[in-house]
Amino acid sequence: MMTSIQGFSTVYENVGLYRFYLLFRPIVVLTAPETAEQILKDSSNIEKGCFYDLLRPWLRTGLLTSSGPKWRSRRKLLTPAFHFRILEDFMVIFNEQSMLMADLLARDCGAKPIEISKRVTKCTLDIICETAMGVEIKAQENSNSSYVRAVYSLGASFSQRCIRPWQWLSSIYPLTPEGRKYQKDLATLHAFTEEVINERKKHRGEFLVTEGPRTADDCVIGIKRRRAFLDLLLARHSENGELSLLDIQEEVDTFMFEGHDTTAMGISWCLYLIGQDLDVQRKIHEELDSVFGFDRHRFATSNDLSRLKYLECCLKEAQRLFPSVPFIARELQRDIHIGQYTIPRGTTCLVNIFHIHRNKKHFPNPEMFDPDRFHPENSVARHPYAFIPFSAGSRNCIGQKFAQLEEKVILANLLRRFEIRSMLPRDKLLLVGEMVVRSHNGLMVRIRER
Ligand code: HEM
Repeated sequence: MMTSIQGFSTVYENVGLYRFYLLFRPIVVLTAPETAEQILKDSSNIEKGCFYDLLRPWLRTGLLTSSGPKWRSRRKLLTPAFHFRILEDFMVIFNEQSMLMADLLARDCGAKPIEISKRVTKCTLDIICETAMGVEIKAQENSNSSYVRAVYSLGASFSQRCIRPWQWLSSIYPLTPEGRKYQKDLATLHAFTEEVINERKKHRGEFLVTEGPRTADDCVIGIKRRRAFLDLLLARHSENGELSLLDIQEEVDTFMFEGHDTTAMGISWCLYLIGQDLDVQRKIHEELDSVFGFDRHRFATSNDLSRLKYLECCLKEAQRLFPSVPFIARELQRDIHIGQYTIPRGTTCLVNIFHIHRNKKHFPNPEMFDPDRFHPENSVARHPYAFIPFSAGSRNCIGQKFAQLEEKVILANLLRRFEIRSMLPRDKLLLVGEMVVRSHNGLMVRIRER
């Protein structure tokens, strides 16, 4: 499906949109920054398309899948949880987990090639569990936990289901072997998050009684243990009952879903591309050495990160070529006019981020990995919707800053310590557009300590 959509997007590139039917449902694909802008900037178009219904059993109506007034009030309520001051506290977790990944890589690398995206995914899963729920699941050291297996398996089932319309009927799917497995994984996953929430709530209560800060924020900030997103949500729950425990669970599940595969693939693609271009890699090493000297183990600070300008360009260029989320969908709430076309209310529009990022007008020689495109002086005149890895408009990614910090810390901590060589050339990659863009034949790299 990914290949066909990309193929037609190239054919209709100049028009900026085209229509196809999925069963009897018309889908309009937007293939250019100018046409995507018309949909994304319109704040009345915040309803998600039919594909997101498949996520409802898992995420219920958390921020990603909710709509209308519920989405608006949740977005307002959750936005402060991503404030810079709060994200800053997560730096220590980003550092600890990426240093652990580096130690494990140093142990295993030798002459043997490594599939890098699996390693990175375990690291980002550890990070999201600790930051979202305050739980250490140690996926990097023990990927046999039933929770980790359920997360992987649900992700795979969802991707399969998206491209198999015959599995869409929610009354029939649970009766199929795939559907039964899906239900079992779902039960494991929900039981885990529910237990974590109850435990965390219990301890938070004990803390209030014994140590006594009285406002919700004081409580969260004053505690000795590390606070997680969950603590902020529980504070809302006990302060004024704005969020029920079930509301909290759907948001925690949403962060878990949105917040680890996306960052893992962002980092993995960046490492893959850097491993292909030794000139770029040399420049990154020079920049890292100028910031950290020869210290390979000191934790990266926000100040360090702000000095890693070239690394940031590389990360953006990798997100351009391999955006973690290749498509997003909107179901139109009113007719939209784009040039000579009217797209009627009720139509599902797919914004093809993968193709938009390859627009020749905005990115000449689009297949080339060229981080210099993102130097500020080369970016000023670019169309604001030409580069949209985190989507754009009012329904953009709430976790964007979290993701950018996490990705930069992990890349800085790995590349300070290692040289990396990618084994597969670009034309041998078998791309698949699942929930995120992956390489079906993996991202094999060789790693050597510097
Ligand atoms: C490189 C990493 C990431 C990328 C590329 C990414 C991309 C996106 C995109 C494209 C959307 C829009 C989805 C849509 O309209 O259907 C989105 C939404 C969202 N993302 Fe991210 N994301 C990333 C990381 C994260 C992280 C780390 C979190 C949480 C910790 C997160 C939480 C969310 C949530 C909750 C939404 C729904 C927002 C709403 O509808 O108001 N994302 N993300």
